[in-house]
Amino acid sequence: MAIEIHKTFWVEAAHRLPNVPEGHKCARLHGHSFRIDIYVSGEPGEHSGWVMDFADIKAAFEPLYRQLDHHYLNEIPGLENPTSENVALWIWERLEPELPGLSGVGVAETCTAGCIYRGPNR
Ligand SMILES: Nc1nc2c(c(=O)[nH]1)N=C([C@H](O)[C@H](O)COP(=O)(O)OP(=O)(O)OP(=O)(O)O)CN2
Ligand SMILES: [Zn+2]
Repeated sequence: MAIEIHKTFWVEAAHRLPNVPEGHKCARLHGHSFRIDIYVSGEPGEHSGWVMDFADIKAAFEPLYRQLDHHYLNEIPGLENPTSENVALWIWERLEPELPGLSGVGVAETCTAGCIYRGPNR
């Protein structure tokens, strides 16, 4: 019986979208409190009762958090076009080798807009 757990992080960052149509508001420099949700799926341990300690998710995400938080995302290699979708992909590709059971990366720019990436096989 697999259960999916998640841990939420808040990243304060600036970006602009270089490939939007002329006149699009997102071409201008602006910032968000990005909500990042990291999902891990697995069987709860018989003794522990948990899939994974939430602290282990935090530890795995920490190096990426440090690269993103209070940064201008467009300056980060691989994030020259920092849409929510590209931020989710960027996080997945770097986190997946470090976090067994990674099952999703959610990125929300606002309370009403975001995405979730479930990996290349889904
Ligand atoms: N598919 C995507 N669409 C948009 C992205 C994106 O990353 N992926 N990003 C943006 C902008 O960065 C923008 O800051 C957020 O968009 P939007 O939800 O339109 O912004 P508002 O909060 O102003 O939305 P309202 O609901 O109209 O107030 C744009 N699109
Ligand atoms: Zn934006």
